[in-house]
This record gives sequence, C-alpha cells and structure tokens, in this order.
Amino acid sequence: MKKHVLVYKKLAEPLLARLRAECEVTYFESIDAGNRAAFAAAIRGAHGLLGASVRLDRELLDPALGLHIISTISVGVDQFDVDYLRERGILLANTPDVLTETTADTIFALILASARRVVELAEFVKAGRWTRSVGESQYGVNVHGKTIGMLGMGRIGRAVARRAALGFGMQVLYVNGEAVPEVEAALGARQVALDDLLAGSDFVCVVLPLTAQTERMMGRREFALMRPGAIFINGSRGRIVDEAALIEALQQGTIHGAGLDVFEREPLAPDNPLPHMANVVALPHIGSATHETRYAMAQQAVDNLLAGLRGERPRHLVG
Ligand SMILES: NC(=O)c1ccc[n+]([C@@H]2O[C@H](COP(=O)([O-])OP(=O)(O)OC[C@H]3O[C@@H](n4cnc5c(N)ncnc54)[C@H](O)[C@@H]3O)[C@@H](O)[C@H]2O)c1
Ligand SMILES: O=C(O)[C@H](O)CO
Repeated sequence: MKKHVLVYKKLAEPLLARLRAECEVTYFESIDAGNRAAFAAAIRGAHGLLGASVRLDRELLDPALGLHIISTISVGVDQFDVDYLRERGILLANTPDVLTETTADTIFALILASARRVVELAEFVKAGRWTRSVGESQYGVNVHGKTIGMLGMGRIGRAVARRAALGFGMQVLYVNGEAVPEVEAALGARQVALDDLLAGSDFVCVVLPLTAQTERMMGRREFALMRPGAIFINGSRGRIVDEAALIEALQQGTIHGAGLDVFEREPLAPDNPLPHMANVVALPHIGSATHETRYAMAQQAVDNLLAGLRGERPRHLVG
C-alpha cells in the first residue's frame, strides 16, 4: 500500500510528480487560518510530512500515530521539538549545504547595503531628490579592510568568512561551538571570547542556530560592548536577539546600523520600528530565496522524505 504524504508548501510540479509516483499525496500550497483545521486533520493520517515555515508542535503531531518522517525544506530546525520527535521515533531531515553559498551571498549583501547605505540612497535617487552631489551626511563606511566578528563558524559562517577575508581583505574573529582550524589556517581567522569579539569587530554577524543556549544571546549588555561605529548583521534567526535591546541600541547610537534578514516575529508586526529606521536594512527572510537554491532545497527534501519512507536512512538526518 502506498504511504501517505502531506505536503504543506508550494512544490514544483516535477517534484510533486516524484512524490505521487510513490505515495498518496495531500497537497497544501501554504497553511493559513483558513485551512489550518483541514491541515491538522490531514496530519493524522500521514506517514510523511514535507514543507517549511510551519511550527509543528505536539498538539498537531500527537494524533499522527503513523508518522515516520518529517522532511523540512530548511536547514534550521528550531520550529520542531527535536527531543519530542526522537521520543516518538519520528525522523527529522533537513536541507543543509545546498543553501550555504546563497545565504552567505544574502548576508554579504546586507553587510554592503548597511555599510554603504545602498537602500536608503537608492530610494533618495528614485524620489528625484538627487539634485546636487552627495554631502558628508550621506557617506557610508568602508567594508574592505575592516574586522568582522562571526557568531557561528559553521557552514554559512565559513562561507561568509571566506568572502570577507579573501574578497574584502577583512580580519575575521569568531565564536563557535568548537575551534575551526581550517578557517584559521586558510583565512587567518581567530577564535575569541564573545566579549572580545563584540568589542573588537566593525561588523558583528550572527549565523548561529536558534537553540536554548543562543536564544536572546544578543541583548542590551552585548550591544553596549559593540563599537559605536559597528554594524550588526543577523542572517540566522530573529530570536537570537533581544529585539527591544537592538532597537534601543540603534535609536541611541550605541551601534551604527543593522542589516537584518530575520526578526523575532515574522512576518513583521505592523508596529515594528526596525524597517522604518534609516540605519537599518531589513529583508523579508530571503537568505536562501533564489530560484535555483529553493528548487535544490525542495529536491533534497523530497530525496530525504522518499528515502525515509522506503526504510532507508535519509542523507540529511537531524540528530
Ligand atoms: N536567513 C535565512 O534564510 C537562513 C538560511 C539558512 C540558514 N539560516 C540559519 O542559519 C543557521 C546556521 O546554519 P549553518 O548551516 O551554518 O549551521 P551549522 O550547524 O553548520 O553552523 C552553526 C554553528 O553554530 C555553532 N554554535 C551552535 N551553538 C552555539 C553556541 N551556543 N555558541 C557558539 N557557537 C554555537 C556550531 O558550533 C556551528 O559551527 C541555521 O540554523 C538557520 O537557523 C538562515
Ligand atoms: O533555515 C533555513 O533554511 C532558512 O531560514 C529558510 O527557512
């Protein structure tokens, strides 16, 4: 008998066809208030789930007695209770590696856009306000030759550090779960204590996973340790930052600016001041959002799911 798969994210037709060749597929392009009850009901009969950006908590998963595997189209797994899945014997697979370089590109775009005020000044031109040559009040700050402090030196951290050191002649400091001798040898990167990184960096760049240990790791104390001219970049998860403390640091000039792809609440609350601040470049969580990479992620997620349902070990198993 065919296994039952529930897809909860828009999937390209060739990938859906691969799933349909082997499984019974229930397909939701996205989940919202209107179809959430139907989604919850469909989970009950599923052997496999495939999708992204939906928090699948115990309440939703408890009734799914036949569930064998969840294949998320993301590298981050903070939307899952990994211990609960392990206790239930439900496999969790994700999509590392394939999005690393694309996400590093986005993070570097944030670094450049924040330092050189690209968005603000492009809007200035669009508004027809470029009537004479720019003055000092519109100058940015250099990126090349500066020091970048990486919070996280995993796959994406290394890809950002490589761009920084080899492309922009930057010095690299890092905080990570363990030392990474290859980036020290190849890029001259130095592992330092968190406080030394904050005090010694012109750019502080977060590429950590969201965990109990990293949640709100950047708070008022940490922003106060940063250089007044420093720029804060977050390309991983909003909840690693105490957003109220970040807003305060930006408003009070404790730090110079921020480039943010992720936020405490997504999509943004309408009253969130961050996207309206002149010294902030805010993006709508697009780290991996290119046609090529999102397709490759979905393909990897389908491979993981089908392997799990066939009783094989998925290539990208979490935990
Ligand atoms: N903005 C986006 O669209 C986007 C895209 C991809 C990934 N991400 C986020 O980026 C994160 C990192 O992805 P990755 O592939 O580089 O992961 P990774 O596992 O390769 O790297 C994470 C690094 O963080 C370190 N780390 C973990 N906890 C730590 C702690 N408490 N203190 C110090 N270091 C710690 C680990 O040692 C590891 O080297 C993902 O978990 C995801 O949340 C965001
Ligand atoms: O974790 C990830 O892969 C990105 O944040 C996309 O959701």
